[in-house]
Amino acid sequence: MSSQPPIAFLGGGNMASAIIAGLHKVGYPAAKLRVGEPNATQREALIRQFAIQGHAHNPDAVAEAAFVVVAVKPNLVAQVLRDVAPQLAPTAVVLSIAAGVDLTTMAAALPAGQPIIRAMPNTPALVGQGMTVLCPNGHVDAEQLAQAQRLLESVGQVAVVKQESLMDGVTALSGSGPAYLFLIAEALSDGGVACGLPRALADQLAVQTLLGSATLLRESGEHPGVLKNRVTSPGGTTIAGLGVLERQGVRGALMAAVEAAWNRSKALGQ
Ligand SMILES: NC(=O)C1=CN([C@@H]2O[C@H](COP(=O)(O)OP(=O)(O)OC[C@H]3O[C@@H](n4cnc5c(N)ncnc54)[C@H](OP(=O)(O)O)[C@@H]3O)[C@@H](O)[C@H]2O)C=CC1
Ligand SMILES: O=C(O)[C@@H]1CCC=N1
Repeated sequence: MSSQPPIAFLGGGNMASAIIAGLHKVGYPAAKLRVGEPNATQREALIRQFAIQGHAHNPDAVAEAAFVVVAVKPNLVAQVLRDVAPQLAPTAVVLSIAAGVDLTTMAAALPAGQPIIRAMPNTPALVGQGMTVLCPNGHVDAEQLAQAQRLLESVGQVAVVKQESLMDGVTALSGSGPAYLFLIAEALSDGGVACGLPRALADQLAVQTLLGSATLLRESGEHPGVLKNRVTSPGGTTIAGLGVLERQGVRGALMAAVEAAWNRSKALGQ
């Protein structure tokens, strides 16, 4: 990364820890990372693991930050922003990862003209395979947006959207998506165990099959249906399994899961 702006994380839970770990892995200087986290156990764990600075009070964490990553639960965002507002530099970019909390709500808690980005990352950032979508407000300049992109590209892929209403769908698909896929991995492994495979082997087969299939899908650029057809021999094993998945409505269930998460994201913003 060409420039390494100081970043303050407000909230050091699951998602913030995944991004901090991802940044740590790519050599982001610890001296440029701070966290505001009232939970002493969580704060001390981050300080110990990544040698970053930790603060019990959020205002102490943001003083010199160029980026302030807001990673608390959605219902706490407005209060946390009001608490840190007096300490924020006018050019500091507030980048919130909270599901459902919109740019207007955040702007109301901050000084007029503050650059704000609503972002939605996901936990594979921990291993450099995250997917983050950014939606900036009108006060984020081109260089600040490019800097935010570079920052999050160091832990995965980044897309930018201008239409904020898309962020609820993003949250439902890529934000929550890892949980759907972990559930599928767990279920595939259970299926293998039901067929008599030892658990460790079943786990290995499930993970590598998901990873290999995702890699093939991305690298081939082919439609998933085409790749599915290549696995499916006439009268063979795969069509027997696919028939069950279709009869049980797995395709519809996955679509309904994304729609339920979409509705929940919209509700969290109200
Ligand atoms: N987990 C995920 O995969 C993703 C989460 N997000 C978003 O990230 C945000 C955090 O989620 P997640 O990491 O899962 O949640 P966590 O509960 O793991 O993390 C939130 C952390 O914030 C701490 N906290 C509570 N109050 C404050 C405060 N006033 N100031 C600073 N920190 C505080 C919590 O401490 P304590 O536990 O003591 O309350 C906790 O450690 C949410 O808004 C969520 O929508 C977005 C994308 C993906
Ligand atoms: O479950 C949630 O609300 C958060 C947002 C996306 C992933 N986790």
